[in-house]
Amino acid sequence: MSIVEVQGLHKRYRDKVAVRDVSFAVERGEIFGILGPNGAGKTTTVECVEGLREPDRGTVSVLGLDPRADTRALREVLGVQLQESKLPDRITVAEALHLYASFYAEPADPRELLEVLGLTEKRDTHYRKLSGGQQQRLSIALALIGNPRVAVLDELTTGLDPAARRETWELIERVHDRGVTILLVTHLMAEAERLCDRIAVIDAGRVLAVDTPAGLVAAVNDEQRIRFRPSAPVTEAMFAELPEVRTVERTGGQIVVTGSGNVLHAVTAVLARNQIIAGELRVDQADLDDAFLALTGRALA
Ligand SMILES: Nc1ncnc2c1ncn2[C@@H]1O[C@H](COP(=O)(O)OP(=O)(O)OP(=O)(O)O)[C@@H](O)[C@H]1O
Repeated sequence: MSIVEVQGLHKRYRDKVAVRDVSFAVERGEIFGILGPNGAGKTTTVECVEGLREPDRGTVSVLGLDPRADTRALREVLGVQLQESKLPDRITVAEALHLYASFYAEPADPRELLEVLGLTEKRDTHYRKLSGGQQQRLSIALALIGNPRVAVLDELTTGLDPAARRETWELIERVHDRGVTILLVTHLMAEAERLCDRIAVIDAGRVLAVDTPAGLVAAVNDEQRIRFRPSAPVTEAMFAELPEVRTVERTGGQIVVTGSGNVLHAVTAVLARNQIIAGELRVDQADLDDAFLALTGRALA
């Protein structure tokens, strides 16, 4: 059984359709990403998973529970990190954790969570005195205090500087290593690529593809571009006959070869056989940005 199953989900706000026929399944132990631009319908989708919104059509199940009907049971298995969650200014880190722990039948040990999240030294600090990264870590701790089997993390690194963002990513990996299945909402390509086992690409309320990051890239473009400056003259014909090669171009002193599969190995083998050194060798491959562009017709800002 999948941990989270969303089938034919549809949600509109007045005359605005936010989510159109969205389906996906999150398997046990995955970090599953929902990737899309602002307004794509990501938050609406996970709010339906959390039972905070009622779908107009479609079904949602979390560990076999209906989020709208089984709210109590859902709270024990699903941890929610709300987008830009704000706490009272004067609550301390430890107080917030103990307060949230009191909502659950079998909460996690707050001390252990503080340790895992690197907040032990901040346990007596008021919420407003925490840095953005520390506040974010606390909100993750609060999502995990109920010992959930699944955690929903929505735009958790938005507004963080690059160092705090990387720290948060490491943290998510640590949480994941503890066996928590994670549903991660993001509009950041790098975040999805780094963390997610599989990604649902969503745009204008629709799921355009669900695959691993590598699978998404391979589906749109397997082409590689190799550039180098040969140490001795080469002819285009040397490469043109290789089955992996699609095009060979010469621009000034530089040779540019495009192709797929093991094209890099094929080209460097020819160069080695001719005792030519490839100076300034560079290989460009399609990445998730290219995949997103191909799927949606535009770049993710
Ligand atoms: N409560 C609401 N009332 C009316 N329209 C809404 C409401 N919430 C969201 N919308 C609209 O529905 C669409 C999807 O919004 P949603 O917040 O689900 O997208 P998102 O992908 O999470 O974007 P963001 O990252 O900006 O939160 C947007 O066009 C948004 O303006």
